[in-house]
Amino acid sequence: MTQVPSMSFSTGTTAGDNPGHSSKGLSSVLWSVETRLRLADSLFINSDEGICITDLSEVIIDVNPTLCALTSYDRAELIGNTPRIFSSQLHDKAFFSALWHTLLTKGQWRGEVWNRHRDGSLYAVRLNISAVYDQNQNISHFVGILADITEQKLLMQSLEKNANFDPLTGLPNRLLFNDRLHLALAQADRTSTMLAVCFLDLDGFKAINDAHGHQTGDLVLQAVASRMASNVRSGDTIARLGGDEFIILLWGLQQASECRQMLERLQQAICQPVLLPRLTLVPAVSIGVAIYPADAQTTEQLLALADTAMYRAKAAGGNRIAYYQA
Ligand SMILES: Nc1nc2c(ncn2[C@@H]2O[C@H](COP(=O)(O)OP(=O)(O)OP(=O)(O)O)[C@@H](O)[C@H]2O)c(=O)[nH]1
Repeated sequence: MTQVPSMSFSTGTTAGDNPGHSSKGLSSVLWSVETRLRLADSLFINSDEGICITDLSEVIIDVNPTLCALTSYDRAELIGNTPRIFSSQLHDKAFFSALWHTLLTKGQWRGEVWNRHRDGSLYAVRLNISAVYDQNQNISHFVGILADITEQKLLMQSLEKNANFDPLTGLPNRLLFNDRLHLALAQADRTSTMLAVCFLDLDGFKAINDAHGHQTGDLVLQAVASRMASNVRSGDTIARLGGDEFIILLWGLQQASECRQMLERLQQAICQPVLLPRLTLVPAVSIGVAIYPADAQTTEQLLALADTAMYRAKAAGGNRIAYYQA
């Protein structure tokens, strides 16, 4: 497009040579075609958005300077290549099949795509691809317009993470846990399986803070969180509710007794000594368990019953597992 010759629509004749047109009329037609080409050229060169033009077989025939800056490739490298050079491999076949289906049937596709720079780093673009048609209404070219939205995407991701995850341990927070619990109940109904909601509260944690400081308390919380994460199955959810309170959701149980072994192993793992610089601390944890659907029918009831069971474990001396009993 940068090579669009601004006078290419001129016939080589002068306005006065053509008896069919008044001199003023033809020159205004030529002027308007020329002006439009100049404007298009200026838009292409100066656009804040990257522009990539390919032929029908997706071979790149031109790109604007913004596209080169955005993708980190030179114009000469891109011409003759295909947009696959930008691929991040993060989108699957189904994504591209849907893209092509829309583009070929509707003549346009808009969406967000993660691409990769030459150095392998990722960037996100809002991409608008349009098909260009020839006089016979056959597609002759595709024009892709790319706007860099990496900063917005990263900001959104960080906001989502802050809204759903506990910053100290990296575990899901109460909000995300509640979402997962609702999903888990529906899944349990569909698959006729059970699930266990397990409330965990460290014993004597305040004393750790008081004796060794808040920072040491934080290290213990992080160690406990990491032990929990490595001692449940990959699909199970662990969340930190706040302070020294955690909750675990064990899905897909065929029998209520299935979670006993898992929880005993988990409790043993949590209660291993935490080795800190010049200090070793041994955590203790009380765990209360409620089973769906045997003990309760709603998420609120399940959480309340698991909490009740946990207080029973504390009342019985702590560092133990209590199952809700009606
Ligand atoms: N280090 C640290 N401490 C926290 C954090 N959030 C809350 N706490 C402290 O955690 C403690 C929790 O209180 P409790 O549950 O009563 O402590 P506890 O000694 O374990 O009490 P029991 O559960 O009855 O054994 C309080 O002292 C809070 O100030 C945190 O993010 N980091």
